[in-house]
Amino acid sequence: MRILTVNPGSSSLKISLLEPDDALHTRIELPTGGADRQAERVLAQVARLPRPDAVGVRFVHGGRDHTRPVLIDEEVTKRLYALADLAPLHQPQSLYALGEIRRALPGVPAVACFDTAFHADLPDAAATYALPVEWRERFGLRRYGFHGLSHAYATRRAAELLGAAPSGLRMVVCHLGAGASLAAVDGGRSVDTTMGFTPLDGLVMATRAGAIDPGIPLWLLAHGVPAREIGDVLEHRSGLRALAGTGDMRRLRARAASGDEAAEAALAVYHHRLRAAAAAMTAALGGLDALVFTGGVGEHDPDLRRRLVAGMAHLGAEIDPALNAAARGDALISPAGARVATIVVTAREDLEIAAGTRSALTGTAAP
Ligand SMILES: Nc1ncnc2c1ncn2[C@@H]1O[C@H](COP(=O)(O)OP(=O)(O)O)[C@@H](O)[C@H]1O
Ligand SMILES: CC(=O)OP(=O)(O)O
Ligand SMILES: [Mg+2]
Repeated sequence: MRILTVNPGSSSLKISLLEPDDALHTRIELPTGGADRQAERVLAQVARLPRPDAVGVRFVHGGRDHTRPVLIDEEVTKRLYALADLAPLHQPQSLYALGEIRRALPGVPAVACFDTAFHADLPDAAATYALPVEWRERFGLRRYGFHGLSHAYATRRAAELLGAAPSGLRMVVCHLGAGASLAAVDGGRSVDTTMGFTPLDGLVMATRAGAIDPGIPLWLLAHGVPAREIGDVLEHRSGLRALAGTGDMRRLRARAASGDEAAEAALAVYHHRLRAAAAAMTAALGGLDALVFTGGVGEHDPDLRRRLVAGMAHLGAEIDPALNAAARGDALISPAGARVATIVVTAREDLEIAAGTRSALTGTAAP
């Protein structure tokens, strides 16, 4: 089956057309953020590409109902709308893209593939919030975890590069893009992750603060800051953007290199949290065989990789500076014989979406 994949991220819209053998026919990437007109034009363009047999759309949140890819019918669409406010940077964009694609490609079946699916079997101890059971049941409060399409692909690909089966490996997968999360993956299964009920939790991100004391929004509410403003700040005006004026890691790097102190300080905060979270993931695994970097920042920022690996030296992580600097595409960057293998994997959520789409339509299990 030829599959069109649609991946709306918080800073980009990525579209791929994949041939039946997964060869990439076309790839379109568009920065997002108030550029709906442009998104509309790009999405309309897909009508001029060779007609796909199916469309796969990334939805970050599947809620309680969806833990595997699902053919989108009216019923499913309703449920996806109901989940929109759980991921305001993503879910509305996915629904918008779905609508435009349906208009451009009438009659082509569409499948929703979920970030949350990879984490659906988190152990109870990792998934459970210590909150009243009435709340947990009524509102579905639990750790869902996100970036699962990327974590799943990176897990498989890293094992492949190591010539090992995922079943024998304890990995920490670092998906570092505009949004960022870590997954502790034991034998191919997610056993802990830094994002929670929503994609606001965990690491410092481009425009999100990551984990903060839940007392902060409560205190702000009590002091007259409207809920809407709190939400807007936490989604759009926090993270690296709040600390240094830009959420774009490339720009931040350039500023830090030219001596900008706010940029340096922002990177220090980012790294502090990243290192602590990586250690927490390792603790959940009881040890570490492989550290995997993926996502726009993870793939392209050798200094960030060097700093995190240095922070994990006590666990046996080591980096080969030449391999790290030269890494393009998928690469092993630890020295031969290192106790922990460190690997860079190009994020291919499109391949994961295509596999999920085919499996939903043919009733076979996804890889
Ligand atoms: N060479 C680079 N060095 C550092 N960061 C980079 C580089 N290239 C891209 N990035 C960063 O990757 C991020 C985008 O990652 P991506 O995974 O595409 O995001 P998303 O899918 O969340 O929209 C941006 O912050 C961008 O600055
Ligand atoms: C879940 C999430 O934050 O995704 P992205 O990194 O694509 O914005
Ligand atoms: Mg992304």
